[in-house]
Amino acid sequence: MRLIQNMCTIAEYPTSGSAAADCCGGAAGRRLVKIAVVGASGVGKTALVVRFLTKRFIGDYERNAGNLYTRQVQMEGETLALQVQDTPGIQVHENGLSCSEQLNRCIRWADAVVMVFSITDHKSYELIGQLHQHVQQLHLGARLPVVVVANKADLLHIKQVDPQLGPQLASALGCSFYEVSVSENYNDVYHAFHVLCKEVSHKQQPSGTLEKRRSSLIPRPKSPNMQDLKRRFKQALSAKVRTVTSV
Ligand SMILES: Nc1nc2c(ncn2[C@@H]2O[C@H](COP(=O)(O)OP(=O)(O)OP(=O)(O)O)[C@@H](O)[C@H]2O)c(=O)[nH]1
Repeated sequence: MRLIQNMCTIAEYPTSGSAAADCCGGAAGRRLVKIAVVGASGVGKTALVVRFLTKRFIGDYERNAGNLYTRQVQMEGETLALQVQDTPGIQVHENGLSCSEQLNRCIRWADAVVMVFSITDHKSYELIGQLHQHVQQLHLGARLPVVVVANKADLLHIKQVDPQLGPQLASALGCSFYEVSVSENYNDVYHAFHVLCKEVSHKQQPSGTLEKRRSSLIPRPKSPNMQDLKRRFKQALSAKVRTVTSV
């Protein structure tokens, strides 16, 4: 996947995907991949999205109200319109998740979700299981591609989450897992988005396209050679004539 620079626009919550795609200049008509980034407050969601889109780590942000970033990306020879929705941090209460209607709208809108926790915040890790269940419920059981990201890997000295817990949880949920340090490493961040984008892109391929590709690989039976057919017909005919005259 290759990010196409200078095509970024930021908008408030979208009402329609295509309208947002239009505003990134020439993206209309392209396939659209919509990714929502969710997780507890302060885990680094905004930092992660900004790092992915700009390769830069910016230390401090206003508390997030939910921005949508649109960008064109090159994926397997095709230019896709990628939309990444940053979301407000989820508050964890005693009796479970408390998701605002704004957040639920983002989750319903998305083709795929990045679930972020911080290795320095055990509660943010505990949230992931519930959040995953909530996301699948909002998508009425249709399996939505999800990647689990453990952030702040540079803060090992204050970690609260054992390193093996993240991969175990992700595998139990059937998701890919990435441990990243948004502040120190761009490549892992890029790979997490890349894997997700690819999964969505493959899921979106109309079955007809795959069928078409497959059928173009299967050799077609050759059409019968007319000259050959005529020759054989003549041979058969003359043999019959010979048999008749000899009787
Ligand atoms: N050390 C370190 N700090 C990070 C990292 N990623 C983010 N931070 C810091 O964590 C804090 C929270 O980052 P945000 O990106 O605002 O987190 P958020 O999840 O968007 O927070 P909300 O908007 O409240 O939901 C900021 O001070 C970031 O600089 C990281 O990988 N390492």
